[in-house]
Amino acid sequence: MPDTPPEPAPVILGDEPGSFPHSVLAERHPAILRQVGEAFPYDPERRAGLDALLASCADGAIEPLPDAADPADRRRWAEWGTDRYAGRSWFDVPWLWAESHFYRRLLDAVGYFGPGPWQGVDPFRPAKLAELGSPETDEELAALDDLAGLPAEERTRALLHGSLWGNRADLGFRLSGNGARTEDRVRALVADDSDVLWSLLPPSAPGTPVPATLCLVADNAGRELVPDLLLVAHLLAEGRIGRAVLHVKPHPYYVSDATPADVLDALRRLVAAGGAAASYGEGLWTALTDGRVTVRAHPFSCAPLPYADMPGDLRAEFASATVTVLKGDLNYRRLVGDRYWPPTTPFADVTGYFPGPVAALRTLKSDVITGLTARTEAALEASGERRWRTSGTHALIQVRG
Ligand SMILES: O=P(O)(O)OC[C@H]1O[C@](O)(CO)[C@@H](O)[C@@H]1O
Repeated sequence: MPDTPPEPAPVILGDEPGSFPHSVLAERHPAILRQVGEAFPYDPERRAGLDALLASCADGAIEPLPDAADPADRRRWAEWGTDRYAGRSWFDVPWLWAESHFYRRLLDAVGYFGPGPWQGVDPFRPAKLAELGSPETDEELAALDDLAGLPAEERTRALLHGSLWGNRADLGFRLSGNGARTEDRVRALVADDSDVLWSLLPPSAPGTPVPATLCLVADNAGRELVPDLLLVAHLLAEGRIGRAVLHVKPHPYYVSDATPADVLDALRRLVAAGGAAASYGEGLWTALTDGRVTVRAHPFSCAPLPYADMPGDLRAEFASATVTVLKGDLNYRRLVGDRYWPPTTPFADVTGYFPGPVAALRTLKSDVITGLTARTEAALEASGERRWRTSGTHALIQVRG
């Protein structure tokens, strides 16, 4: 019988050598800094900033934001924890906090917050654009033409799975024809509450008003954001939603997280693609111009904190949605709390604080997991696949209605 422990589970730190969180801080962050250093011809001042952050990652301590930072941002970060964590090692504070702070410091290092010539230059943009322009994206968009002949429900399901697996930069549109790939994916779902999701968003009869509003909290740009946009366009066209609010990050974050500029790049990519992709893109373009779709970039979207700590205005927004769908691993960590939960901890319990119906679409890329049945947990543990929690080969659709 699944049960929620009386005390919250331990918060994940990055202090254990050999653990996944430790490797992210000790290996992935330095690799990201090197990659960013090669992305643009940064001047000596920016290079010195990147080098200093690289040294700090190895054995430095957390610092408050620099004096030159925007005062509102300094205040925000002080409230979010720099006051508490300054002087501590990156490895000894909550992992979620350390990662998030790393991206904020990286943007300082490259002059993103200016003033100066590097102000507003997304250090990850070259990689994002390369992915958007890749032959894989072409293929995935062309595959949309095959969806047109499917019954509406199958199309809806295919687009939901496209958005879900897009979290692995791996769209899943070819649902009907290519049975093997699809079956693998369905088997790889460790939880599937999609029926509950669809019960919250039934299709409306043509010509009738559609009251439902979807909040979609996006994750990555490029090959994840494209299928997210397709899903929104489809739900609007099917009369399952009348409005959508797309939440993205106010600035570059976790390498490929989507910002407002990335939404425009993805939309232009759709419109230019021709075929069914262009029809979806044009539908979305119209919905943006007439206000049925809006884009939000709330500062809390880049906060180093769980959603349980969200501010009142964001809480009110989510409360007014018919359902809020959170994409990806990081949003999942923030939704349920970045903790070592027993895997059978009910999803409804850990999301009970959320101000309305909430859904998570996520491929598994970190140790956090809730809402499994004891049977599923046992099967995963017995599978011999040691990295089922972190390898992105498994996925979930969890919903609290
Ligand atoms: O793009 P996603 O699905 O949010 O995944 C980002 C993920 O990156 C990591 O932080 C590692 O850097 C994951 O553990 C994390 O949650």
